Amino acid sequence: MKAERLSREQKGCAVEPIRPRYIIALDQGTTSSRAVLIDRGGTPCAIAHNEFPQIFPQPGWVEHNPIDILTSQLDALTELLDAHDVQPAEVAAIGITNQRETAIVWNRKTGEPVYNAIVWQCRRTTPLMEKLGADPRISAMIAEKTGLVCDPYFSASKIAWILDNVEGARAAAERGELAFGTVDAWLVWKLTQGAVHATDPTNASRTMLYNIHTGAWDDELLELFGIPRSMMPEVRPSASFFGKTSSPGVIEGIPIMGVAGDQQAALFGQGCFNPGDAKCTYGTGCFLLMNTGTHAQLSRNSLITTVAACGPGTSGLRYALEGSVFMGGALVQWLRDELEMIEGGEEAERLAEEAGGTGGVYVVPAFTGLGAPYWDADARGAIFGLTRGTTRAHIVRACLEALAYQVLDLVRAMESDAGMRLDALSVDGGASANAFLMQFQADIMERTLDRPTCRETTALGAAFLAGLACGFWSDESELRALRTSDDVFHPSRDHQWRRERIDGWNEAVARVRTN
Ligand SMILES: Nc1ncnc2c1ncn2[C@@H]1O[C@H](COP(=O)(O)OP(=O)(O)O)[C@@H](O)[C@H]1O
Ligand SMILES: O=P(O)(O)OC[C@H](O)CO
Repeated sequence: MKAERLSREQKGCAVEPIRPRYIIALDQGTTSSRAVLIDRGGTPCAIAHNEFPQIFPQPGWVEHNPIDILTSQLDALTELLDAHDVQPAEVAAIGITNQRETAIVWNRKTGEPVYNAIVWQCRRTTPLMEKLGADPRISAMIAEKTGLVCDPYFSASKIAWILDNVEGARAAAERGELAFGTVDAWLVWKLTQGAVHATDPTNASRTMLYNIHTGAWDDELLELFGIPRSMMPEVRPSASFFGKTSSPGVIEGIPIMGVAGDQQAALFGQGCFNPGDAKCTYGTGCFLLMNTGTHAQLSRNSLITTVAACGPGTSGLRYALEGSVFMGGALVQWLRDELEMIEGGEEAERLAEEAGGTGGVYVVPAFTGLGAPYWDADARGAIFGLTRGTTRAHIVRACLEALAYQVLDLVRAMESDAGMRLDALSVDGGASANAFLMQFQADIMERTLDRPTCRETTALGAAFLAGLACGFWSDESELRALRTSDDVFHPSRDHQWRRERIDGWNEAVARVRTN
């Protein structure tokens, strides 16, 4: 027995270096920060997560405190390592993935943010973006260079707002004292103690300041928004070395080898490596992305062209078409927290099944305007078709159906742009757990949905990028083999069933639109 307790060294054996067993993914989302431990089999062995406060200073405004973002993320990392007794030598690398577009401006010397993070959902810069959008020359130039539409969703107008509204910010920026970053760059900066100011092309492509064809910050766009070039981070490939952790109180010396915006990370984590592969994430919002390979396909249907993540050593950029729905799972949270109609998603699923239908009710969740393909920032939400017989269950079901109708609109726009039919759609995100929603989605779209066993696809994508960059995994075919399906939802309704429901939805959307 005693001998068993001797170390290999004591027994006279050569000491073998500990072989790294894990990649850690830091998944900094809109409502929570997660740290996920992922093994060679692509299995998330352990997860720690922390929610952090949402700040709503005025109707339509959304902010986060950048220090809350940081501490919730670092605490999750520490909790993960402590709870599972992971040694630094067992971790090959860290991959970071993040809520995108959210803009943070900080002082380079002190590392202090000059203002709260202005979150992607925030609509405060609607007037500026409407003004730019009304000029056809400017909106065409923006679309051509960035693949984006004139909307307050993207970072540029948020940075401009900070420079124009925080006392002394513009002068400090012009003196080169301020740095801008999306959340990935903020975390990299903090994790490396201010040694590295860098982002990746997937995040850069969400700022409206990055030319997605040349792969560089664009002077004409920087000038249009009045943003000094000195504020901008260096852009490094998504699967490459970003720096080593050296932040006090955090595991030291781990290389950060992967960075990608959360939706592009999920596309990668779903194994959508080839043109035509598509996924939809049902989180706070819903995000549909289709890989278009080396082709930066511009949309005729108001979708976005975005940079997709790719493995190390890929020459040139890879692209995706994207459509986003602002109110996805957030609609279920609204039912729970504001209307107090349900306890949570599971009850929503049960009620929707029990209701058997919506009794003619449609919910259009344009709480912060309508995203793709409508881009109507002024539209507001509505419930139609109420009668004396309408029940709580009808309204709950209509909310879940609204998620599916919004994704249907995106799929149609995407298929029209791509000139092809999506045979199957990979799904993930919190609300993909809802079997009613998934089946209704398959029925209304008449497409098969494939839900993977590992639903932490965002974290998995960041881990895959970091793992490929450091040689933990060898190539994409090895990663593809790690994916297994948990459930497949096949369409089971006829044309008439779909037509009636889609007509009702189209009519309801038409009634809230202002553009
Ligand atoms: N069973 C369910 N049915 C419907 N919605 C759900 C269910 N479970 C979770 N959700 C929704 O999923 C969202 C959380 O998903 P998640 O992928 O963690 O989001 P995010 O990364 O945007 O924070 C919440 O908005 C929640 O309301
Ligand atoms: O934090 P999520 O998962 O809701 O994703 C937010 C998106 O990146 C916004 O574009």
